[in-house]
Amino acid sequence: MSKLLEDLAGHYRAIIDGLGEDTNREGLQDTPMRAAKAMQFLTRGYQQNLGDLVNNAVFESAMDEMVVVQDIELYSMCEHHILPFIGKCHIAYIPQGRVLGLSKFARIVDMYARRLQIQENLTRQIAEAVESVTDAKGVAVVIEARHMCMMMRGVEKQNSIMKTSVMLGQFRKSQATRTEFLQLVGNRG
Ligand SMILES: Nc1nc2c(ncn2[C@@H]2O[C@H](COP(=O)(O)OP(=O)(O)OP(=O)(O)O)[C@@H](O)[C@H]2O)c(=O)[nH]1
Ligand SMILES: [Zn+2]
Repeated sequence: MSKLLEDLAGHYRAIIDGLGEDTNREGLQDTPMRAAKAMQFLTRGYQQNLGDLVNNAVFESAMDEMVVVQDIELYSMCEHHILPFIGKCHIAYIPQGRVLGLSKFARIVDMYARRLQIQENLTRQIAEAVESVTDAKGVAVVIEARHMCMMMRGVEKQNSIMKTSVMLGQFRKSQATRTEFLQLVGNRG
């Protein structure tokens, strides 16, 4: 068992104790370690880096039209309350000589989502990562998510969705390109 995990479990034990619960009762005995492992999983993006993740899965291609990968599931944790926000991410890019392996878009989303985040920064980090590994003419990222900190507590709004977008290169310069992308990801049944 790693020192990090032991420490984290100790902190969870203190939290459970602080809630007035009995950490020795049967149902809670293994909870500090379980919770520590779960939290380590939910923030495993800190252990990853872009180079290893892409693993050279960038291929030469003459493709120079918009490529869209949409509805990538996203699970992240808000940095204000350490509560989940959950939604979908849509990514588009316009290659210029190099395309990225399809699975790598989802891996990039996960690497940044599995950290403590705010949605705006997450959106930008994904866009800049795709731009840096593909050297694309343009990159667009949209995230639509529901925040548990707004649903389970605080203002307790169950239906509000936060939408963020970051447009780089051609998507920023050209209204037509932006519109084409937004129509593609917006018009879904
Ligand atoms: N912009 C942005 N805000 C977020 C995100 N996640 C959570 N928040 C907001 O961060 C803010 C923190 O505000 P505070 O007033 O310091 O915290 P609070 O008292 O817990 O706020 P309430 O949620 O209004 O009860 C809240 O308005 C949250 O809704 C995010 O991804 N992006
Ligand atoms: Zn929050």
